[in-house]
Amino acid sequence: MAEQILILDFGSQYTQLIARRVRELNVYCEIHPFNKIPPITPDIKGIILSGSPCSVRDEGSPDLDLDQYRGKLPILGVCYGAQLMAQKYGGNVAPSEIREYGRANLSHLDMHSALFKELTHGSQVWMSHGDTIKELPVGFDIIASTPSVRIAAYKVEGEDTFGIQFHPEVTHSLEGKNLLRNFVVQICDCSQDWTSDVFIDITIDELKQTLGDDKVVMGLSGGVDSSVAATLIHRAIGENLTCVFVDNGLLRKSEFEEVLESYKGLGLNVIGVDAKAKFYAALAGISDPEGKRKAIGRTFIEVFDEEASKITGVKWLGQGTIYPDVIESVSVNGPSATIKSHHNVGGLPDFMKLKVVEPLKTLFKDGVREVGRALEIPENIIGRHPFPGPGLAIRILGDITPEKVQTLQEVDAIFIQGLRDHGLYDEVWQAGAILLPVQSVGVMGDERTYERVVALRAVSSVDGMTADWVHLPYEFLGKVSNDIINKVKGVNRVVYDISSKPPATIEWE
Ligand SMILES: Nc1ncnc2c1ncn2[C@@H]1O[C@H](COP(=O)(O)OP(=O)(O)OP(=O)(O)O)[C@@H](O)[C@H]1O
Ligand SMILES: O=c1[nH]c(=O)c2[nH+]cn([C@@H]3O[C@H](COP(=O)(O)O)[C@@H](O)[C@H]3O)c2[nH]1
Ligand SMILES: NC(=O)CC[C@H](N)C(=O)O
Ligand SMILES: [Mg+2]
Repeated sequence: MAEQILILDFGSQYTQLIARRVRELNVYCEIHPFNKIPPITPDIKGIILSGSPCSVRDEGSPDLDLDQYRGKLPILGVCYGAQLMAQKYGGNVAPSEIREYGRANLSHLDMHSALFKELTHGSQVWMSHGDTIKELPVGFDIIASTPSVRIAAYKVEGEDTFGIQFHPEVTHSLEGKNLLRNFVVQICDCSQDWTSDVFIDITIDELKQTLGDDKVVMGLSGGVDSSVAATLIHRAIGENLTCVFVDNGLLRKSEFEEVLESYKGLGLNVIGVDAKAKFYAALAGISDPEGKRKAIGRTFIEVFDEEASKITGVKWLGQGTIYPDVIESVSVNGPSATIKSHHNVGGLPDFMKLKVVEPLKTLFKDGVREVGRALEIPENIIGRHPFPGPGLAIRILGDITPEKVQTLQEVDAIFIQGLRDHGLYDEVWQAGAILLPVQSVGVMGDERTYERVVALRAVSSVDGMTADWVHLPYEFLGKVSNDIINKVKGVNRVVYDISSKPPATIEWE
């Protein structure tokens, strides 16, 4: 087991960020809900208590028995975590006069504290709280203040127990990463040796132990997550892994052939399944976005089940699930609201009696890409834009027909190739075209036209949770628009989507 930091989640919107920052320091960490804490094993080197939307003053607010950890392991309480410890041990937490949200500066800083090593006086931090610690318990000392918050940080005498009112995990806390490094490296004594190579070695060993001589099938999409997951499983069990790549008739132009070709060098055993007709039949006449997603999810499972049953002795289904998917489903306040039901092989029906193996379930997308590069998976797979499982079906607004799919494939191919030709592909996190259920009047060679409108979308993002539209050069947009209207029959107008997420989403359906 790798050394790790345990992050106990009280439901803050920033908890995932704490984990990202710790991982960026090459230290492994895991988030667990405050009410489902795993047993403390020797590899756990310290505990971070997260923030929370709750108030420690409220009846029934999140709480836990800290006596079992205090003095035995270093503890860092962030915001709610700090307030909780202060209140629990005899201090006083009260509503502050004003809700403090935004930047503040640490005016008084105890430079002898290991937590502040190499931080500067006046360091800018990010505050987000409505409660404030008025009084500390006996034996707790103030180690930092701001002009408006007297107890901005404290330490417990004789213990490596700390509380901070601000959020070091947010980039607006300019030296927040140094503070976390001080906690994790100086105070918890973690050795910062958690790298992609270590992850790969540990994961392959674990997969060998878990899977033994069992057979695994897995859905491969050409995307980053499933490609990296398949490569890890393949390194562990070789020929006992069979990958299934489904042509659902909703892929990009020539994608089926190109993806199958690109996997040839990887040594994976990949079966390509042409299920176009099945998917089109399932989608016929459905124009509601959720209805389309459900029909696609169902058909994927049917195709999968059919393929799995052709291979004798399959016990496991491999999946490319990554950490954000896992965290969402175990979050303190229950799974977050369903905005869109993402196509997922996850909720398997009973008739598919397979156990699930998910080697990437502790990584973020950027970590998955790093592991992929360390496994020497070619850059044309690792650097690919994400592409949704339901494919072009959620980019054709309204019902799906093969003819509409073909039109959109042509438009999308011109746009994506254009991005590549102009050196813009890698500048963009994700891009695609959307076929609108609208016709507009145009004029071509003196003739009136009445044809379809397409929208182009290109976004920047870190993890797809939030996104901004990309300011693509006008010359580029002009050229692509011309190419599309000239080359794709049935399209006479191109528009560019300039909405960010939130309030829009990346996909239109
Ligand atoms: N055409 C397909 N054939 C087989 N399995 C698929 C197909 N499309 C999606 N899947 C399965 O659904 C999972 C979820 O798709 P998703 O797009 O989220 O991940 P990905 O394709 O692996 O990575 P990326 O997010 O980079 O596109 C995939 O990991 C894969 O197991
Ligand atoms: O595998 C997937 N199955 C889906 O059903 C699905 N819906 C959206 N996406 C992708 O998720 C990211 C965020 O998309 P939204 O902003 O539209 O929710 C973007 O990267 C989307 O392409 C999906 N991926
Ligand atoms: N960010 C937080 O953890 C906030 C804690 C608590 N809800 C407050 O408002 O003070
Ligand atoms: Mg994908």
